Parts: sequence; C-alpha cells; structure tokens
Amino acid sequence: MAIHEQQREKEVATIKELLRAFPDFPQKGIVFQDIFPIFQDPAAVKLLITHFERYCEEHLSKVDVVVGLDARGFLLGPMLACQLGAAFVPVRKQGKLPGPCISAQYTKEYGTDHFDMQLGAIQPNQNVIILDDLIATGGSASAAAELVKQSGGNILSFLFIIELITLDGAKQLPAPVYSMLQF
Ligand SMILES: O=P(O)(O)OC[C@H]1O[C@H](OP(=O)(O)OP(=O)(O)O)[C@H](O)[C@@H]1O
Ligand SMILES: Nc1ncnc2[nH]cnc12
Repeated sequence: MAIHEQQREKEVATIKELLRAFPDFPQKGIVFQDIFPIFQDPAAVKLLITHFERYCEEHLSKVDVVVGLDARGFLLGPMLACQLGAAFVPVRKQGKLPGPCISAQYTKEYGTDHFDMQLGAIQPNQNVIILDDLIATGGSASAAAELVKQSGGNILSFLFIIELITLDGAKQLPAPVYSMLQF
C-alpha cells in the first residue's frame, strides 16, 4: 500500500474512533451520528482540516468559495476556507440571514426545511465547494447546490465527513462527492 494511502487510512480510523452513534435521535428509527467528540480533540480537528485540504489540492482546481451548511457545516467551513485561501459563505436555515436572500426548500432524513443564502455572496463563475458534516438523503446538499447554481457559481465538489451510503444521497448531487468515511 502506498504511504499516502496508509496515511489516509490512519486519518480515517482516528476520526471514526471519535464518532458516537445515538439510536432513535432525533426520531425513532434514526441512528444519529454525532461529530461533536471530534471537537474535544484539537489534534483531530487539525487532522480533519488537513485531510480535506489535501483532497482539494490534489483533485480540484483553485477553490474560490467554501459553502458551509447550517449548522454543523459551520464548524469546519471557515477553517478549511482559511487554509485554502478561499472565502466562506454560509447557507442558513430560513429567516436567519439579513438582507436580500435566495431560498430553497428541501427534505432531509428527518424532516423538511428551507435554506437561505445572501444575494451576491457568490459571484458568477466562482469555483465553489459545498461542505457539511454528513450526507444522508442528500436533500440538504442538493438545496445548497441549487442556491450556488442560482448565484452562477461553479460547483467543483461536495465534501462530507460521513456518508450514509444506504440512503444513496450522493447520486442526486450535480458534482463529485468526497466523503471521508461511510456507514
Ligand atoms: O442529507 P440530508 O438527509 O439532507 O441530511 C443531512 C443534513 O442533516 C443534518 O443537518 P440538520 O438539518 O439536522 O441541522 P443541524 O446541522 O443544525 O443539526 C446534517 O448536518 C446535514 O446538514
Ligand atoms: N443519521 C444522521 N446523523 C446525524 N446527522 C444527520 N443528518 C441527517 N441524518 C443524520
């Protein structure tokens, strides 16, 4: 196995070890994957950001904008954006952003919601990545993609820590998906 691949697998194992699963949260039948233990370990947070940074540098053109999804995408988005020398743009749940916004409704694993993005936050033809902690049905990421496309942004890739592969959410997304680990 190449040294690079060994390193990648070590990083994945470190993060996997820190995750915690909560059955029947927030609803019966959902196994909730909790990423917050990662944030009790600063070395693990650095590892995670470096892991995503390396993916971007090795596989993507220059990233202009990192879009993070409310709320857990905000934990990683600004840190990754700083490392990449990119802007950070938040996609927020409806009614939280001031000024003119564009909106999209979506359905996720446990309910429906609306996302907003501030008008003009992304310029036409900017290269964008969309980052979140987890993809389940893909409803949230897909709605964020709609907002990026309405703004004229060019989506290079979607990045997640966790992909729930049984729900097959990645297949509806309009750009390549990188997930660090899969359940
Ligand atoms: O692929 P999907 O089925 O759309 O589900 C994934 C989304 O669900 C969770 O967010 P949630 O809406 O629970 O918000 P939170 O980050 O505020 O907890 C998660 O952080 C993703 O954004
Ligand atoms: N199973 C799950 N765990 C954590 N966040 C989620 N968002 C959607 N499904 C989820």
